[in-house]
Amino acid sequence: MTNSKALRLALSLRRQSFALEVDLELPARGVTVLFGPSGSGKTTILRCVAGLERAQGLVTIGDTVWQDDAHAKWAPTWQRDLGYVFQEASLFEHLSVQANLVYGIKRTNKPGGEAALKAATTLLGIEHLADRDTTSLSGGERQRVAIARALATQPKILLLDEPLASLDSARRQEILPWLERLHNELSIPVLYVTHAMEELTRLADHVVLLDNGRVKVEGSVSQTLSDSVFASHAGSEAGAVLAGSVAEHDNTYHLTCIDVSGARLWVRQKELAVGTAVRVHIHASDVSLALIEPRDSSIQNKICGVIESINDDAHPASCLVGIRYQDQRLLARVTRKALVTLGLNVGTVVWAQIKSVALA
Ligand SMILES: Nc1ncnc2c1ncn2[C@@H]1O[C@H](COP(=O)(O)OP(=O)(O)OP(=O)(O)O)[C@@H](O)[C@H]1O
Repeated sequence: MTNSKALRLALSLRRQSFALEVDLELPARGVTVLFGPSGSGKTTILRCVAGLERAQGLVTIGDTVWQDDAHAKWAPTWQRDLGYVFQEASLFEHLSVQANLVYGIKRTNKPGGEAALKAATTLLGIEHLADRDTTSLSGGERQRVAIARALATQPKILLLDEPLASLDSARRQEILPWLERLHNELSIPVLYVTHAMEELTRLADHVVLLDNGRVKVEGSVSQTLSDSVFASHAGSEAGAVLAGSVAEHDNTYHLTCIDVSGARLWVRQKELAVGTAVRVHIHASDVSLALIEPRDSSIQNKICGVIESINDDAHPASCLVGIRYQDQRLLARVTRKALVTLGLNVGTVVWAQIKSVALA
């Protein structure tokens, strides 16, 4: 097994009206988002990894084997070195934040506990909450404490099951920047279950789309989002995630320029240093296509590329057009009528005009 594919999950499980059948090799680090409709098996996968549920198959992280039915190997949950955070943070209400955090490291009794605790509290930005009573925390703060407590135990994997689902939109916005740090700064894999596209575009390095217990699409976030099967699942939220870096700021117009493989996209000004790596999220519905470079348009962001795919959309009036330029891929939702009128086909060179670009 290569180091970049260190998490192996081959799981087969039958319930009365549900069957899970997955065989995945996932990256050794970074955030893998398990995405898919309700009942598709996301939580079941986490529970199988944690040993809370018994599927048939294999669960290994690097050289550590937690389950291998071919060799009659099964580690119970308490022997699995993992952090698990649920939708509702389960903190000890009678203990302070600090006591909750210390409880986690005492239980594992590993060397380096103090340093791991410090690193986890810094990563989640909760140093100032140490003396607080857990009952006085906001929902977002509780989740940050719960994640820090899990990380302080130095687990081999972090499992997050819809950690933001019980928070309102304002609290979600507050916690997302902290979670974004997980994908750069952790050296362990994170399995993250969510229904929310915003969490996927901001947090995922890798994506697994599940449907009815099976893997429909799997790959890096940019590959997955521009995949036609994923796009049809995402419906009105279909779009693409592109990797770029901050190129310059325009202080006169309060804009920031992002270089995306040579294309320059302007977004509302952000306080980010030139050179910072960022990702941009572009909804397919915000992209229109033209055969020649649009010059007299209020839409400033444009990219020239080649049509790589044309797929059906949920409604027969429109279709999803995949456009490749350099190593990046964009998705445009255009009407069938426009497709025919402009004579667009796979291989046609087009200008994509982008109405709105969001830093993901
Ligand atoms: N303890 C259980 N006993 C029987 N069936 C179960 C049990 N837990 C889950 N299921 C069923 O297994 C299937 C997969 O459930 P699971 O919770 O893994 O889905 P999910 O993708 O996480 O859904 P959601 O997004 O709604 O949380 C569903 O059909 C669910 O009803």
